Amino acid sequence: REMAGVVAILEKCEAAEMWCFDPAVKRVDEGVVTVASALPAWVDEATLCAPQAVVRRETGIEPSVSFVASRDEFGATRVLEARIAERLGLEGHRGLMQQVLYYPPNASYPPHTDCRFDRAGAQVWGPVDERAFTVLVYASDGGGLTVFPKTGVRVRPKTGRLAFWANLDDEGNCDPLSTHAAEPSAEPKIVLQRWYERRPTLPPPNRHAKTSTRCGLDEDGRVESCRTYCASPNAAVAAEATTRAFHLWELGDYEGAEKELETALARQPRQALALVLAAQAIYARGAIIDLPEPMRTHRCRLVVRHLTTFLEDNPTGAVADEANLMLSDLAASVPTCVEEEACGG
Ligand SMILES: O=C(O)CCC(=O)C(=O)O
Ligand SMILES: [Fe+2]
Repeated sequence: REMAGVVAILEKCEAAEMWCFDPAVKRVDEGVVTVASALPAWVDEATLCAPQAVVRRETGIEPSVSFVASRDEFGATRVLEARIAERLGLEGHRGLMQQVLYYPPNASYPPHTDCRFDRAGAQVWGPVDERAFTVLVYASDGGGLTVFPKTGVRVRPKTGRLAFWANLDDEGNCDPLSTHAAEPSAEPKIVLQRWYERRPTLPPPNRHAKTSTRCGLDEDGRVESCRTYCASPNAAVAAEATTRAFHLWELGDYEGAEKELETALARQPRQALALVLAAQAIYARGAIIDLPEPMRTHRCRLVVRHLTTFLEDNPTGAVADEANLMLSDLAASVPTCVEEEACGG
């Protein structure tokens, strides 16, 4: 049965936490999730990111497409995230960006691992948590299989089918057994992909706002496969504004940073990074207590609103701890701020 793998793993680990995915399992487990009814909006936007004709012409290679979205950008990403958390115990705030992968006919992706520290140079930092787990949810009934050449596992795309696996071994090193590839096929394929870390994480601004295509070479130096990355116009505006906010912040211009973050939040109201930076930009000025009323209460409530929204989506981790500290500090120093918020005022 399709569900067997998931059930077995959840039984092994009642709390259904990340630890359930013991790398010793050395197996890809399959499950089924309902792909959110909101999915079309997400996929529609992804079609903005058409593979670039120039790549095809110059390399003869059909690029696959990765449309990259933050977890708070589309209703579908939130619904899917909740299903995955429920089923697999992978909490949403441990996940990196979500991707819609689209493979036109004949597109493929060569064997690789998803580990970051596989890359040259990254080893000096030792094992990291990044991309500890990979979750795929297929959104098409055809297309190339996801294959694991070192274990012989082959997963056939089927709408709603979910495949997940650990990328790290017991020591937290990249596990070569997790090597996988997307086979070419005459049929197109759509699959939703998300990487998860072992610890809560705050993904950086969406750097795929500018469309780009990357190609990999085979052993003979020939182009083997290409992938075009892109993101939505909203993500582009939000990412640019957040990046500008970072620079202004570094210059000590908190007011300027706050303005940029407002722009980002107007496009992506629940974007974790922008929320916490906006709260800090106001808080960092340290002037809330010294403000005259009603400004003091107004500014304080704005910080509280940003932080509580952030904490709803990101309840644990180092940044959540900081957010909670800020909240209790504000509660102590500006009682009108937090008390009335708590009463819904
Ligand atoms: O499309 C697939 O089946 C796998 C994609 C993949 O491994 C990746 O994008 O890292
Ligand atoms: Fe991969």
